[in-house]
Amino acid sequence: MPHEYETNGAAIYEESFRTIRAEADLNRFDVDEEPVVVRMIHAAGLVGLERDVAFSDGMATVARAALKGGAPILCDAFMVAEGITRKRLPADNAVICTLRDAEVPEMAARMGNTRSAAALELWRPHLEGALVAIGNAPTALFHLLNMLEDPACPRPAAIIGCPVGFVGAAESKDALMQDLPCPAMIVRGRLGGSAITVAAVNALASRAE
Ligand SMILES: C/C1=C2N=C(/C=C3N=C(/C(C)=C4\N[C@@](C)([C@@H]5N=C1[C@](C)(CCC(=O)O)[C@H]5CC(=O)O)[C@@](C)(CC(=O)O)[C@@H]4CCC(=O)O)[C@@](C)(CC(=O)O)[C@@H]\3CCC(=O)O)C(C)(C)[C@@H]/2CCC(=O)O
Repeated sequence: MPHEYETNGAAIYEESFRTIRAEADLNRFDVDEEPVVVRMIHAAGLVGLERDVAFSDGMATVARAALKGGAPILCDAFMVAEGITRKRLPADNAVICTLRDAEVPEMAARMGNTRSAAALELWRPHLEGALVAIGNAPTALFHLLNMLEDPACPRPAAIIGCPVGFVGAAESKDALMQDLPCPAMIVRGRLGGSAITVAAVNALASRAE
């Protein structure tokens, strides 16, 4: 007997979002934040994630406005950059990941840091008013915070800080919310990752669902 299953993509999404809204506790999020958290839960398959999501005041509103105004999206990993649905972007926004630029391995060796962190040095010309999406590398988030300690460093409009893992992830996100060099959003602790981060970007780029 062939297996029977839902084959309509729109129906699958609708049922998923209905399930999430029925099961997750989303009351503390405002209208700009709630669809972002729903999509992050959807990407992770994890109701309960909402407990660890923190937005600084107005972050989602600022990030949406930046995207509408044409802000580039700066990504730490290609997994993040590739996941962004181009047709959702409101202003044909540039999506930039410098991780594989030819000079990055040599820069990393010189800096004594990871390639993920070194690649951010190449963001400087694009950083002013950008939406930053860090979904993989804790060292990238730490390095960005160190860059932004210099008042002469251009300021992004907003930062999605969701690096994942066991070494530096929780600490880099706590440091982001403490420094708060611009509006920011995180998932506290070890949780994070490219899929969750992409989901946040895609939700910020779209109308409410
Ligand atoms: C220590 C690193 C961690 N990577 C994690 C998880 C995942 N990384 C994947 C892949 C394919 C990539 N990770 C790199 C970014 C690579 N990962 C690292 C680094 C060694 C250091 C980063 C850091 O600690 O901040 C980093 C290399 C570097 O020098 O910067 C990647 C560039 C490695 C490579 O392929 O060259 C690559 C990124 C590819 C891209 O551009 O998209 C995984 C898919 C794991 C795998 O391949 O098995 C996975 C994806 C997770 C996600 O959702 O994004 C951690 C867990 C973040 C870990 C850091 C913390 C820890 O606890 O270990």
